[in-house]
Amino acid sequence: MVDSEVGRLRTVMLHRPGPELQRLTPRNNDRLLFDGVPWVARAQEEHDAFAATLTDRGVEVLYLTDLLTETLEDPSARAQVIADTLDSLLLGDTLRHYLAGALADAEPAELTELVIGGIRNDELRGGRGLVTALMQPHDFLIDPLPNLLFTRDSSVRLGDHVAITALAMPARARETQLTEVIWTQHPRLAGTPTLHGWQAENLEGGDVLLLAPGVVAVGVGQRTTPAGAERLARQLFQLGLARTVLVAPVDQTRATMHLDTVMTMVDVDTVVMYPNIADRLQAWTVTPGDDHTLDVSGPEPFAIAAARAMGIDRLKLIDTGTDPVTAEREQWDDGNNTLALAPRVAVAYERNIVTNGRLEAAGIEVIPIAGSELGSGRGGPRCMSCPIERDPLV
Ligand SMILES: NC(=[NH2+])NCCC[C@H](N)C(=O)O
Repeated sequence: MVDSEVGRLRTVMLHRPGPELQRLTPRNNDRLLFDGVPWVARAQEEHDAFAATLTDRGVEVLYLTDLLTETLEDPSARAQVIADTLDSLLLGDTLRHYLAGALADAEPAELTELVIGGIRNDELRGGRGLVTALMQPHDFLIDPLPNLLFTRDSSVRLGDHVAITALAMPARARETQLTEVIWTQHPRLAGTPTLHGWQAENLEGGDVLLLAPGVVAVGVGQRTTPAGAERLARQLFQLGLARTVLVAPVDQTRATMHLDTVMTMVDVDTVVMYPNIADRLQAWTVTPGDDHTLDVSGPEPFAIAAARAMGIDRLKLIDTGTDPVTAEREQWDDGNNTLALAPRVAVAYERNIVTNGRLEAAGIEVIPIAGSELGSGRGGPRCMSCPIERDPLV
């Protein structure tokens, strides 16, 4: 159960970057949404240190690959994952038929590695035909999933439910087929009621912010579409998981791909927000209308709409500096993308010295982590973690 962004974090799902990162080259990194070619061993060290920071604070860390491998012990889960993975229009029947057999023969751990790490044309041991002859040796038959690292995007816990999201970029679309099978078929997580789903309108977890129990903010921009936000709002109301949804348009740029690139929560009534947008972030307020309709009002300044919906006098914004250049550099390096372990305790990338200094001056305990390599995927502590259990705020 997760009803806020700040209740004491008990259990989290992480993904330790693996062979899929080794696939990045200067030729494919843009398409695969990385801003460079990371040093994989160092990225793993940084990630291990991040995980250790969490376990030292009493947080249980579950790894996505372990959960997936355990799920794939079950034949129906295996069949589903194989069918979803091979449902690409690039493969053709000859190759699809061969790969279906090869994947069916793989042990669960091997299958996990193949569906996450991908398969290149020159790695194939059979199934050769027109398609493989005409594709380049280095072309992927199954794309690797380097952005699985950002587990917040591919599923979001909302109360006792979980939203399986629908990722907008083709390079990430397959991720939620895997989170769906984990949340619905893993022995420990099965039975968690789900909403949304990967076939639905685009919605990414980085855009979903649980401002307070019953109040959910959704960013709409490069990733989450207006229609994705509308479907989520309707479902949250029907299931009694929210009474107000605030929809905030964010600039459609790489730097601000998700709401959590410009704002995260560090206390029950406090956010750290990118100063260059603090004055112009707007929100539409959505509440349930009669007969499954939605009442929509706005737009108005985000902080005002949020305070009203949350039932507080004022949403506190931590001022992270007035120098727009430093603010822009630190926003790019995920300075605003913090992960709260409890009210006023947040994990942040160590490199964002000014932002972290301001957080500390505002009474927030900052737990710094290294992210020189992890950061090349453009995601911080909040993007890299999918909270599974937090202590409730109410
Ligand atoms: N919640 C986030 N801000 N996630 C960051 C995702 C970064 C990833 N490379 C992408 O472009 O999709």
